Amino acid sequence: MIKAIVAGAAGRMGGRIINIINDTEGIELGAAFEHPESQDVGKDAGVVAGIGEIGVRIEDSLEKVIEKGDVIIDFTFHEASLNHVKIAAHNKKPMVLGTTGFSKEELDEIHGLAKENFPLVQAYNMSTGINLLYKLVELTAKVLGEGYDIEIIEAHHRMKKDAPSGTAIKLLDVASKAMGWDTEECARFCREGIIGERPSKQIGVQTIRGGDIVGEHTVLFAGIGERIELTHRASSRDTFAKGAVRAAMWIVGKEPGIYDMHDVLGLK
Ligand SMILES: NC(=O)C1=CN([C@@H]2O[C@H](COP(=O)(O)OP(=O)(O)OC[C@H]3O[C@@H](n4cnc5c(N)ncnc54)[C@H](OP(=O)(O)O)[C@@H]3O)[C@@H](O)[C@H]2O)C=CC1
Ligand SMILES: O=C(O)C1=N[C@H](C(=O)O)C[C@H](O)C1
Repeated sequence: MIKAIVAGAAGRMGGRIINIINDTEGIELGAAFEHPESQDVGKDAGVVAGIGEIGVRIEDSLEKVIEKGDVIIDFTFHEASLNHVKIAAHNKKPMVLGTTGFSKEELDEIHGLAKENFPLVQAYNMSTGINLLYKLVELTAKVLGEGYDIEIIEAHHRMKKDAPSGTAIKLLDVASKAMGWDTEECARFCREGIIGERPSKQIGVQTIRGGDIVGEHTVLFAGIGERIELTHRASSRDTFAKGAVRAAMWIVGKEPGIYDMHDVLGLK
């Protein structure tokens, strides 16, 4: 039986992950934690997640619970996750990291630590559908080529802290690489004023925030006389939580290094 440690246990994703662990054979909740100021510290993790008492108390740090699990699942905040990665590296503990909003420096540090010390599944989107979308975007960009303008549109709930979404950044990476373009040079994150004609070697990334939108991503290929729109809509966080739990069961026992959902889903 694999025991999971859930970071951010009282968060939107933390709660759904605890629900999915509870419904999945072969994995159980070993521990759960929040930050020390959280009003949920000391409460039963199952009660907070809406499944009733499970006898696992929400603790106030990863250090306190690191020995209680075989794998850490972290969907929190970039600064917190970086700290959790350092603890995982020190303890050689496998980790599934879903947090978004990292700076380039933070990402470099995370990847450096994982390469040497522990196996890490890192993915900005753990749904099966989005990981298929990456493949479809790569194929579409390669087939259509430069005559089609590429725009990425992402929409999320009003509580989301980072923009653009991690998934939009990954879609930009996939599309730019498929076109053979430098990702940073071709990215255009917002437009305003007299912007002039659109250059063809450009990928626009547009952000929408509102209400309770779970997560929507469209990659638009606009040509002359036709356009193709590839859209993924998540209507439940369980699609991400199921991916995270699957990744947690997969990563235990792997060699140190960086893995993604294509590894987990066997899409490589
Ligand atoms: N990869 C994927 O498939 C997905 C990724 N995400 C990403 O996951 C992250 C979390 O999203 P979401 O669940 O909606 O956000 P929430 O804010 O609902 O949850 C994050 C939780 O982590 C807690 N937290 C903050 N700091 C710490 C810390 N130091 N130690 C322990 N817990 C901490 C927060 O507490 P408090 O609220 O008190 O600050 C909160 O309860 C985001 O970066 C989001 O983009 C989301 C969905 C899918
Ligand atoms: O914050 C969210 O909610 C989500 N974040 C991820 C991202 O930034 O790509 C994935 C998903 O769309 C939900």
